[in-house]
Amino acid sequence: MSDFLPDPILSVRNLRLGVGKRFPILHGVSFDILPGETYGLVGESGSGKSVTGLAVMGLLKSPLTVTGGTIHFEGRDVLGMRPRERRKLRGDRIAMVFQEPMTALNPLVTIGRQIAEMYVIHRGMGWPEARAKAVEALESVRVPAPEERARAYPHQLSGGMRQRVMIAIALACRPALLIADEPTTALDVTVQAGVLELMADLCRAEGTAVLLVSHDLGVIANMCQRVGVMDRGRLVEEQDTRNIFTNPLHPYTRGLLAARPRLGLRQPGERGRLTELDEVVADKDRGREAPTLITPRGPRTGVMA
Ligand SMILES: Nc1ncnc2c1ncn2[C@@H]1O[C@H](COP(=O)(O)OP(=O)(O)OP(=O)(O)O)[C@@H](O)[C@H]1O
Repeated sequence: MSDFLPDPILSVRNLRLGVGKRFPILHGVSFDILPGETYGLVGESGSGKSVTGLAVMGLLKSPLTVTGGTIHFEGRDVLGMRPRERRKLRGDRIAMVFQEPMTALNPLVTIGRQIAEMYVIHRGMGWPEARAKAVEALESVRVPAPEERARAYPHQLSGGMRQRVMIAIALACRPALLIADEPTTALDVTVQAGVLELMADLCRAEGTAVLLVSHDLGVIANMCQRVGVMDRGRLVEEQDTRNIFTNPLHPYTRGLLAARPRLGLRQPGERGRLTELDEVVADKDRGREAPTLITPRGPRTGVMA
């Protein structure tokens, strides 16, 4: 990294995942996230965004495993850690918000208790103090009537409120890195912006870095300083977010931008339809053969310097 930049908080190098070596899924992905930075991973469904986040979190599901590469978090080799150490890191220094809060929340436990658990497990607080902190945490994610809501079960809240609860749980221990995997995709469009804005405000206030996984370029544009574009298990381009819209370098990125639904472009009476990605980016241009990352300084093959 340059002398003028702080050390990255997360450094992923040549990460390979697969079902054994014979069925590769990630083909050597490398990127850094700086402290306090929001970094977006964007790409089509199945390109490998979620599994990248899960690998950092140590939550890959069998039969998928890491087959090569390294992940360093705050300078420590995460893949070399013992399971106990890794669990300690999770929820404390690295936290995650998933797409569908109902799958992450326990339906049988009140939300106040689920938040309080974080303070008990990671901060060693007693339950009365942890419960009071849980109400404060609900207040911080702008859940109305937090005392009352703390006694509610997940199914008694709306989707937007549940995602706010997930954000409260994730940020309870003031992690240095939040991994947010399509955090608003399952929500009504009307509440998506509010939840994203809340997440961004809280992370900015605490200096929390964010790895934001999204297929939505609009979300990435609003939230991220830098973006990595993934295609079929490879990071094919990395740029400052503002440049990716004005000067996309990789044909796949140009295809993603061209395939975006845009309002108001169709003339009255014109039949028109949305462009599909495969129509605008040829197979040979998708970097299937060459694992080349394009950056504003030119292409780099294999491990990033
Ligand atoms: N546990 C698993 N075992 C085997 N293959 C898996 C497993 N989890 C994910 N995959 C495969 O890994 C590839 C990447 O999946 P991933 O979920 O990361 O894609 P994505 O870019 O996040 O897309 P989406 O937005 O649809 O989730 C896909 O081909 C998927 O089928």
